[in-house]
Amino acid sequence: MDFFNYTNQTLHAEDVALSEIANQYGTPCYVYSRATLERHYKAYADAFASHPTLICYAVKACSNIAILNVLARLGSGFDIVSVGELERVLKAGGDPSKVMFSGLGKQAVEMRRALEVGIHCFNVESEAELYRLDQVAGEMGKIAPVSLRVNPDVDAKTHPYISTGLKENKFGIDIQDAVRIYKIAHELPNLNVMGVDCHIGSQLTELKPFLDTFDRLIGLVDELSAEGIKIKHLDLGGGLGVRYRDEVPPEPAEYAKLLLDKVKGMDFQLAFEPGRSIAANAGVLLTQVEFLKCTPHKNFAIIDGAMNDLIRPSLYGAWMNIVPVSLLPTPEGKRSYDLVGPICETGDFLGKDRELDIQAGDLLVVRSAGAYGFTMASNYNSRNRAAEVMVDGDTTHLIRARETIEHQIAGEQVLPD
Ligand SMILES: Cc1ncc(COP(=O)(O)O)c(C=O)c1O
Ligand SMILES: N[C@@H](CCCC[NH3+])C(=O)O
Repeated sequence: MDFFNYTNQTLHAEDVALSEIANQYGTPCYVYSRATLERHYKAYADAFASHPTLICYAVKACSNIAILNVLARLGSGFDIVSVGELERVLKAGGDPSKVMFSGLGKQAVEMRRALEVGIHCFNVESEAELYRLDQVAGEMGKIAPVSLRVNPDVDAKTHPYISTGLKENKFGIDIQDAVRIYKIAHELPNLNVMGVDCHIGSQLTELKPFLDTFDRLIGLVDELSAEGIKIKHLDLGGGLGVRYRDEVPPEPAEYAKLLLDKVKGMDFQLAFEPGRSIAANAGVLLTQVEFLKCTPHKNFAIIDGAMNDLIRPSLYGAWMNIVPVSLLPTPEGKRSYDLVGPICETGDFLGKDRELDIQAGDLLVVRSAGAYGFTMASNYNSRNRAAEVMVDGDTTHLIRARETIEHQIAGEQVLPD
């Protein structure tokens, strides 16, 4: 079931026409569907209901506090990679005892705050980080719960920029070296070894790499057990892909079916850190055509959304589906367009060679933009970041006001005379 549908030739988010949202809040604008977010979270929670499982939504995918709050109300935990994301989770009413702290460069100040609020676990990515965490915890008179993020050397078969589980990647601890480092963690006085963690990459469209990873990690869990180190949870990270074009990624239920078969009789908790599979298809970027520029070589639709709003096409060459809000024919007729933003970069495009029947002033929607959309937005060319709107049935909520130039320059200062 999709909550973005055409009714009366006009694309709606749940029960609200996107044209109404553009009128009320302007463009470019991110629009999220609450029902979709909830459905995606529940797909995980229901699929793994028969085994103790902690679903920690990866905040980096879409970190607006309204999004986090919707998920927190369903009981979601959160995977964070910075103290900024932690503060967002707390502000959104998230439960710190369900927070996993990932990331390979945690600062002492970030560790301190996470210990202060009592997070579930630190996913530690190097030996040096273990020593820092032990020291910070010791200074605070606390015991830090830790997992090691293990790099299992499994090919996630995804874009090289978002593949993270190969031994040449910067992430995690080489599985060959893991037992040695676990023993150190076990000996350090201010650490409590809780689990094994991994995250092999993003936008995976097959289950096999996850299952291979699980098998390797179970081998490690057994080795650790022989050393007297008992694991309480096994965190398989995020990474389940979504459909942008014609991919057929597995559903959480298929993932669960295969994994739950494997964990039968095992007494540790499972954990996951899904980002994209919860947020991507719950959001769209709404943008308006400023001008059409048709030349003998190429037709351009110059739109008010740009690479600073949504960088995935420019950064990864990602293909994102772009559709008109209105299906009514225009005097221009159907043509092939490159959809380009106003930024001074040739790489500033959201789509290329798209057959569309559009005219200046029309609204377009970039589908599947809820994950790694707004969170990767910037102020390049001093553009204000877009507004964010959440639709809930027939109601809209402005969950982040469009930035203003005052927001942008707050904190800047000219030199004194
Ligand atoms: C450590 C970690 N966990 C979870 C995620 C979320 O991944 P995804 O959005 O592919 O589910 C990421 C991003 O790839 C990550 O780096
Ligand atoms: N930002 C990436 C995914 C990286 C995931 C972060 N670990 C994307 O848009 O596809």
